[in-house]
Amino acid sequence: MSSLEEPLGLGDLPKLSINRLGRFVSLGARRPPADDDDHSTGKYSSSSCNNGSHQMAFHHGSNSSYPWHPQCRQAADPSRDAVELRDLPRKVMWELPRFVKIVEVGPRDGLQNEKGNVPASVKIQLIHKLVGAGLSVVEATSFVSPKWVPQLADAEEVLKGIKQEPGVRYPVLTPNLRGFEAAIAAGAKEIAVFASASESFSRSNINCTIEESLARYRGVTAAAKKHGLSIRGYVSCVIACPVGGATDPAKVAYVAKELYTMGCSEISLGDTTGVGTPGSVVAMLQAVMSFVPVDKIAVHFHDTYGQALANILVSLQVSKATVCFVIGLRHS
Ligand SMILES: CC(C)(COP(=O)([O-])OP(=O)([O-])OC[C@H]1O[C@@H](n2cnc3c(N)ncnc32)[C@H](O)[C@@H]1OP(=O)([O-])[O-])[C@@H](O)C(=O)NCCC(=O)NCCSC(=O)C[C@@](C)(O)CC(=O)[O-]
Repeated sequence: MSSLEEPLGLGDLPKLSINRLGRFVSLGARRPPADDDDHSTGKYSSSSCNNGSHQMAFHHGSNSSYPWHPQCRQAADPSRDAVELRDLPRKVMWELPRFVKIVEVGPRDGLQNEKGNVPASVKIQLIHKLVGAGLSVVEATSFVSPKWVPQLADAEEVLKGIKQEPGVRYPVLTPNLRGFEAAIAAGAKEIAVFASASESFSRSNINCTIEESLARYRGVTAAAKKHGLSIRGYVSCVIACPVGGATDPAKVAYVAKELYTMGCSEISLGDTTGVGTPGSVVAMLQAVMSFVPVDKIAVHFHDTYGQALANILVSLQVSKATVCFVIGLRHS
């Protein structure tokens, strides 16, 4: 039996002392000092600890020392407290959109980093399965130089091999006109161009400056519009660059605005190094939202330091952004 199928034995749980359990029960809750124990009634009396505007006290049954029940005592103004508590979910999950649009980028962004060679037939199968699972946008591959990304040298075979389902989008990355032409010859109906907010990353990723890349993408997007193709735009290093350090949000906003102006219908903001935190992400989104309509924004977080989910949550709260995901692949 695999470990996934095996139920977790209770004996495997870490041993928690009563004191540790008490701390576990609620944020800010703590066991009252031993002096407050009223052993005759089995209750802890008036001892309390502060938990925001509430007083927390512990009570337990007469004969057992478990479970502990944290009880909220009404503070001075009970009606105000009740309203605040009722408001809590709205405050914590404030303004979340009712639907989240997911762009699955695993077959491209995940597989471009694989050490071994993944056969085209397996990539095609993966894409079919992702679509079968209900995803309606699956980034299929990249028409980039095979010298730069040998893992995706089979882009034409993959795109031609996919059975494109109606209502599903299969964008592909195109770094230049050559890639664009190869993509439409293979049946692409949507492309993506990818720029960077960091000068050094732009040079190391696509061998040109930011301005040169934008000039190149103006040509690619003009050609795409002529063919009636949809266009996504990426901005990399929106929080920081592995070489250049922290990225100025104004620079991100500038590149995003240029991509939007040239016709990208969605701008995906990539935290390439995964160093973003909710604070830095909000500042960056604020800058971009001054130039790009909020419904055109997508986010793409690498989970290198375990911050991706927190960053996605805050992005949904702030901008209702589309979220790019890499399925089932460790992506750092
Ligand atoms: C942009 C270039 C092509 C410039 O590369 P270059 O070397 O400056 O360009 P070049 O024009 O001198 O071409 C070099 C060779 O590549 C060929 N070539 C040129 N273009 C193509 C093409 N389209 N398809 C196939 N072959 C091509 C070209 O013909 C030539 O071949 P040779 O004559 O030496 O035999 C190169 O740097 C490149 O392909 N870079 C792609 C890098 C890449 O794919 N990076 C990963 C994607 S970005 C990303 O992952 C970030 C993102 C989007 O996920 C968001 C985030 O997380 O931040």
